[in-house]
Amino acid sequence: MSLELNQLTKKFNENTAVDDINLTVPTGSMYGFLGGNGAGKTTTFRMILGLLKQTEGTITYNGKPIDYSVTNRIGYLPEERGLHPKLKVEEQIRYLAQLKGMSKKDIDVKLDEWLERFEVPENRDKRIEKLSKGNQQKIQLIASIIHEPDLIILDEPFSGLDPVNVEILKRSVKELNSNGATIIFSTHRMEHVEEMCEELCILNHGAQVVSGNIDKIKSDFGQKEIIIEGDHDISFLEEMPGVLDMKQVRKKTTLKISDEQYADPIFKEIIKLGYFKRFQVNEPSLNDIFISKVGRKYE
Ligand SMILES: Nc1ncnc2c1ncn2[C@@H]1O[C@H](COP(=O)(O)OP(=O)(O)OP(=O)(O)O)[C@@H](O)[C@H]1O
Repeated sequence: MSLELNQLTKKFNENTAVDDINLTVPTGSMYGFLGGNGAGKTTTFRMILGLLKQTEGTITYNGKPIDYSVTNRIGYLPEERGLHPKLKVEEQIRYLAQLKGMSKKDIDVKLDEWLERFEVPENRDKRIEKLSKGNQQKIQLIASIIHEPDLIILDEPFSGLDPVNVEILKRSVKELNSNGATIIFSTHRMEHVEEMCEELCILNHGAQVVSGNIDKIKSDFGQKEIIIEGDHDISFLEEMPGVLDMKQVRKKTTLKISDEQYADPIFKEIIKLGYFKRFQVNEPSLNDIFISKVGRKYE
């Protein structure tokens, strides 16, 4: 059970916005699309949603082409926010929820629940244009998910929000996921993906840099980081096999090694010197992986 993109490509004249993407979004997962401006995230989402026709490739959901007539199974938060400024919050959500086939009774219950959860019940009778940008975003998110879809696609759900509201939205998105929805969201920020997702795809100029299960990507990558804390002089470690980089700040040393097998000989060397407070092997960061694949820092 999954959403699969195979050889998905979109060209706008000579500009290849999405370049041969191949990935699997497992049903029930939280999947992050990471990439800078113009990386191809929105274009990919629009193709998944049937709003744009791909130039090449296929998209299947649980083995079949997506049936867009069953729109109530999909929820979408578009990047360009599309609320009607003159409508009141309640009217706007009701209108969109009805389009998704919800009954009046269901809307009554869910509307109260979501306005409470997003801490905006006092905005119910306000016109959309009177709300702050962050609160408009919450209203649009409610409108995208109030019908409890199986597949939820959120284009930059956390952008433009203050840290408190980012946390409120993250909590709700995690809850929707733990209640069974498959969630795909895009972001520029690595830490959102590291914190929220089991799976990710990093896009760079339309091409997929890496995709799949984050823990597996990190363990397959090979490189590890070692943190050592103690009073002894260990600057000789820089010359040890497998050491790619070494940084020392006061009593803390951070080593980058090309493979975990190099950790053991390093450990054996330093314990000859005596007591150390810390010897810790960490997985690489997504940023380390990005640098190694693209040749520059992720920004
Ligand atoms: N309708 C369109 N016509 C022509 N070019 C387009 C169109 N939509 C997107 N593009 C181009 O496709 C590329 C990918 O854009 P896209 O909006 O998918 O990126 P994105 O990753 O969502 O970026 P952002 O984070 O800035 O929203 C860009 O070069 C963009 O200019």
